[in-house]
Amino acid sequence: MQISPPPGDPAPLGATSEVGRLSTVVLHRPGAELRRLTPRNNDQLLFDGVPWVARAQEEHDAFAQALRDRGVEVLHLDALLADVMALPEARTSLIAAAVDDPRLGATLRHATTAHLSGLAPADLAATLIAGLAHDELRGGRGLAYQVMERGDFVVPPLPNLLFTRDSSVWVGDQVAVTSLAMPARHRESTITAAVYAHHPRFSGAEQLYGSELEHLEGGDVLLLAAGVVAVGVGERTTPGGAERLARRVFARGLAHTVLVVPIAQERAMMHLDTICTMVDVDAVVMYPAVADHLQAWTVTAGEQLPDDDDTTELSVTGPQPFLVAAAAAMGIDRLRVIDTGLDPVTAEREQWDDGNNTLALAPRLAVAYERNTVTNAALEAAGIEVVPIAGSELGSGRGGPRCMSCPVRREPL
Ligand SMILES: NC(=[NH2+])NCCC[C@H](N)C(=O)O
Repeated sequence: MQISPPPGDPAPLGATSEVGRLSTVVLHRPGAELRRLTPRNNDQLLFDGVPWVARAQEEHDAFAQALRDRGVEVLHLDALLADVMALPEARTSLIAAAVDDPRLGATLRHATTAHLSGLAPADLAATLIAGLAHDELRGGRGLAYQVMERGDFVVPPLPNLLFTRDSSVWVGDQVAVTSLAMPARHRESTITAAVYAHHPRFSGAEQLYGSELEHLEGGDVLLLAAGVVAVGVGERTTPGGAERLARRVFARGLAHTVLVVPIAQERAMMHLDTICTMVDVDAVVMYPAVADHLQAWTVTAGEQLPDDDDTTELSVTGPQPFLVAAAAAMGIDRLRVIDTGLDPVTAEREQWDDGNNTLALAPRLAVAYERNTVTNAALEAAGIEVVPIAGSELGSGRGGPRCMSCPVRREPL
């Protein structure tokens, strides 16, 4: 076991805010899966370029170290996965997910299953993440295998596993394994599901959602305050996903209000956390071009039928301006807004480079990409201490410090 449970009686897992002191986080250090990116496949694999992998790893190591320096325990997803790949049940389900692809056909599916089943736990974990190229499958057979291009993948790689925010999200003491919208990311949540179900670090954690349900991605989920959850709906999370999550958090007593926030269906704003993240109990950094138009539907619980998560009546009001709805739900006078950039062009550039995508380590202490100098200066001027990290290569997948982290334990405020 690479990652053992902490000794004694540790603080419970979970998070009720975006800004409570961060104590444990799951990251994924990018590896061989990033070396799979080429100019021919990068669009489909959701990267805007072909990263320099060694530099991306250096940047990621510095990110992890910056967190550790501030007392955060960093867990690595590949190590958690390698641990659970020693367990027959977890192996079987992830191998099945890896070959559940109509491109393969029965013969190649069999050969691939046999190959994966023969791998030692750490090798299987590595292969599930990096994928399996045509020429790496010795003993490949079948029509599909013969016709397949040499550069193609029998099992496609998962370069976006780097963005651990999206494949699971904790709401209170329960974890939602999400349902990722883009085909290139679908398999990621089979990995998080196996880790949460089988790893002793998470034993007893109740699962709130599932990869088979309506699309929902963690980057769209913001814990505005204890009991108040904002869910962006757009390119990734669907209104149906927000509805299902709302019913479940109400039924389980994890929240009293869910704000459903429509966002533009475009790459620059794929998740709510690309335009808005929290940096204090009552402050957000936000893209000014949308700050005033963003609307929210306020969803609260109506009658709940006993023993069923999915039948709670929902009461829906709105829409009204997001900032107004958020302050009302949070029980504060006003949500303070710090702008990305100063002028519209700088704002657009810094939004694109994840200037909005900060990771709070505590109230008024946030990790941000160093390149977004204007936004970071605005944060400092507003009393937010910025922990700057390099992200020239990491950012080529369009994700910042928040996207690259899944908080599993934050202290309550
Ligand atoms: N929470 C986030 N904003 N995640 C960013 C994910 C970026 C990734 N390349 C994708 O397109 O899915």
